[in-house]
Amino acid sequence: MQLKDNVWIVTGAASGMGGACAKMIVNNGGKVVIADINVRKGRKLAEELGKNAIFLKTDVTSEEDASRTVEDSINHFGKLNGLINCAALGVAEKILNKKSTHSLEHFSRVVQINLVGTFNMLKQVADKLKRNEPNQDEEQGVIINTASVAAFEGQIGQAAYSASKAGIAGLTLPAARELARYGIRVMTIAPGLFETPLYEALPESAKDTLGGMTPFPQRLGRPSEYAALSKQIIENPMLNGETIRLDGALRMPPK
Ligand SMILES: C[C@H](O)CC(=O)SCCNC(=O)CCNC(=O)[C@H](O)C(C)(C)COP(=O)(O)OP(=O)(O)OC[C@H]1O[C@@H](n2cnc3c(N)ncnc32)[C@H](O)[C@@H]1OP(=O)(O)O
Ligand SMILES: NC(=O)c1ccc[n+]([C@@H]2O[C@H](COP(=O)([O-])OP(=O)(O)OC[C@H]3O[C@@H](n4cnc5c(N)ncnc54)[C@H](O)[C@@H]3O)[C@@H](O)[C@H]2O)c1
Repeated sequence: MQLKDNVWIVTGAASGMGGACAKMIVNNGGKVVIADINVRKGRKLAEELGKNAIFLKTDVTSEEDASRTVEDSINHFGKLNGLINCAALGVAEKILNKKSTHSLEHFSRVVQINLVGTFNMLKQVADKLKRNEPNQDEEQGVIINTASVAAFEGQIGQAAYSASKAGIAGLTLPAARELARYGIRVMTIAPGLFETPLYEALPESAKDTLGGMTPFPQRLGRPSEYAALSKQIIENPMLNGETIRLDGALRMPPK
């Protein structure tokens, strides 16, 4: 599917990799809805990007917010062609601590935002994409989710985050299989370590050990590199139902 003149919702786009995707879409002639809970940063980016971008305050865990954002996106830009799910949150907490066990509230919150929020947006966007006219490749829409290498080799202290991201990887194939009849592709990107505010929020000890661990290139990934893969996924009709690692060959150790 082409980016030009098409409309995309990007969740978590007020920051990091979602923000880079919003820029990539506008730079390629597309239109973007920045869907995030961070009003200040979301509005600022939308202003920066001009008339082909709008900010809509959206909590991805809310069915009401997701539904309103999807409707408002179509009302504003006249159509919708896809979704990039980037909104997420991480916690670093062990299952067993000296005096307590992992907070169930923290575990549920991470799964709720990362996994349930991804599914909430996916189902509501897919419900609109299925009504689109197929393009010359028979496509009606593209959905990209974001997992993490932690879906496959989560470290100690990442039980909640890794479980949520593994859930996203697991969701990818059944969603792609079911939505195939509507010409909707579903793909997931599993990033390694990327230079964003989320990475900055990791515990210092984790940053110290992980910082130089990516074999090549030996640096943190750039959000623009995530956006470049999203562009390829959108434009290449054969990419479907797969989770692609984007990690410079990083394999995280247990701790
Ligand atoms: C964000 C993107 O998606 C990409 C990523 O995912 S980046 C990777 C991010 N990684 C993280 O965030 C790591 C999260 N975890 C942590 O930061 C820390 O584990 C934590 C803050 C939750 C806990 O740290 P801390 O309390 O210092 O525990 P830590 O020192 O690791 O270990 C404590 C105990 O576990 C034990 N332990 C550690 N590793 C162990 C192992 N492999 N086997 C058995 N025991 C182990 C230690 O012996 C120690 O025991 P003791 O305290 O009784 O002597
Ligand atoms: N940075 C990394 O190293 C790294 C590695 C692997 C995977 N990831 C994943 O990449 C994606 C983007 O991460 P990032 O590094 O750009 O993070 P980031 O913290 O820069 O951006 C995340 C955005 O999500 C928004 N958000 C949080 N909760 C929300 C909610 N309930 N509703 C709507 N928006 C919400 C935040 O306001 C923020 O703008 C995430 O899914 C993250 O788990 C990041």
